[in-house]
Amino acid sequence: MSYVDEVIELVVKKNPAEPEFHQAVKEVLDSLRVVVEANEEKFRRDALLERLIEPERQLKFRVPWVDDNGQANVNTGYRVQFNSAIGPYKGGLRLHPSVNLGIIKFLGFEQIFKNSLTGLPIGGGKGGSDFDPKGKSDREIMAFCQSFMTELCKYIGADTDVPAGDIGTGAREIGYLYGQYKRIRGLSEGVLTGKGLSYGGSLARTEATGYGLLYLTQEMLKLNGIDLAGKTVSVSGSGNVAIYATQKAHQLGAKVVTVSDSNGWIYDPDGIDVDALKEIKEIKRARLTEYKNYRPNSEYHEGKGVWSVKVDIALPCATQNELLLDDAKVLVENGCIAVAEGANMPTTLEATEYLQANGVLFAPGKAANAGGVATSALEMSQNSERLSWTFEEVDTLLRRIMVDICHNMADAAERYDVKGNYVIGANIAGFEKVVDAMTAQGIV
Ligand SMILES: NC(=O)C1=CN([C@@H]2O[C@H](COP(=O)(O)OP(=O)(O)OC[C@H]3O[C@@H](n4cnc5c(N)ncnc54)[C@H](O)[C@@H]3O)[C@@H](O)[C@H]2O)C=CC1
Ligand SMILES: O=C(O)CCC(=O)C(=O)O
Repeated sequence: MSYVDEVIELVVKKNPAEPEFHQAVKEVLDSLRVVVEANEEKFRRDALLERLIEPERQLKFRVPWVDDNGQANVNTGYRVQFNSAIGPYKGGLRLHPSVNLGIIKFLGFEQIFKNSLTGLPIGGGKGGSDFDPKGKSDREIMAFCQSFMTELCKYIGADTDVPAGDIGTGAREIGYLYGQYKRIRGLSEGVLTGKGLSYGGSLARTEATGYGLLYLTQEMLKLNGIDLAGKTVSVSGSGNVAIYATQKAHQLGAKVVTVSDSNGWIYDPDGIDVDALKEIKEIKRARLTEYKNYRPNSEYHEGKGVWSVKVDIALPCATQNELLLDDAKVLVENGCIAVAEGANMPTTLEATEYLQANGVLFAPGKAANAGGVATSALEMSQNSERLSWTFEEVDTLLRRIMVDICHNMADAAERYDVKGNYVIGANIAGFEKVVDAMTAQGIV
């Protein structure tokens, strides 16, 4: 059996009941076969892949909090500090009822290679809780965040582990988490990113993941002689990534005609109204059913369906495994030319393979959505030098980073004779730097 297959088998055996983690490891290791085979003896002796798939540390803790009725509740908190070869652990905190250890591990594993691809000195980590922020009052959110940070603050710091937002964790949650960290540890430092602008946040971090997704998509199309302007786009999700992806797509001359949430989806033939979307989602924290009040010409549909709309480009920006094989078939049938992942692992392995086999340009999340974490690293730099950069300075750097990522993944694919396969290219480009750093630092 090959070394890669042995390690894939080991992951399943050692981590039963963690299907998302198995999926992420399989996708990465499968695509690294050619690199691993070329270095098999050394990698085996150093147990390189075994060390790569084993988190350096994983924390699981109780998060008790009291709701507005005086009832005590208990959630589970997680932080997986996966790999610090390149720099301090870096990655978001997900608050969603579906969160479990396997999901946090898949996200943390992906984060290692994504962070490597940014070219910035950040290692991989991820955390979160099965707490559901939906329908909670501000006071309940604060109570949860303070309790979560009371435990987490023992293990993080500006030079060790720097969490940020993810699904369910936005500016409000980061504020409460930061306040509690400072209260307990007495440190005003860049221990979290995605902070408010009044206390050390970076301009353009809010927009960064969505904007970065479009910068990379535009460059990928350009490499293939295609112009983004004039294209029709479907976006899934309606949170942070989806909103700013839609905004940037419009600024670059494309037209986004769909968004969705966990209950349903919108089709707006005139193009999604970003101001309306922001008001519904960021201010009112309401459901997408409200959108029709702003845009009478739009349609609201219950359930899933964004991938059934005929578009040139699809941008999944909601959650993992939301674009399945059947969706891929419909996209291909409708003439879709590109898919770029704003979310983490939104496309299943079979769907990815089908899209690629049918000539659809495919940018994997670890490259396409790396603009968020890259800008977080820029926030860390600003915090360290106690300065704030302008929006234009940060946005210019973000754009350059995304263009570089695009070229690096394309070049790596070409070097290994799989031109145009950006999944393999991104994994190899991310992996090479991690291997180099791990090897230089000995067996640790
Ligand atoms: N916020 C960031 O900077 C980054 C986020 N990501 C990824 O992007 C994706 C979206 O994250 P955000 O926009 O930050 O979160 P968010 O909480 O702002 O929005 C999440 C969106 O996805 C939808 N959603 C969540 N779970 C769902 C489910 N089970 N079924 C259908 N829809 C669901 C929600 O309705 C919402 O529209 C996630 O995969 C996240 O890991 C990736 C890189 C950075
Ligand atoms: O900005 C960060 O550190 C978090 C970004 C993140 O969680 C992600 O890239 O999935």
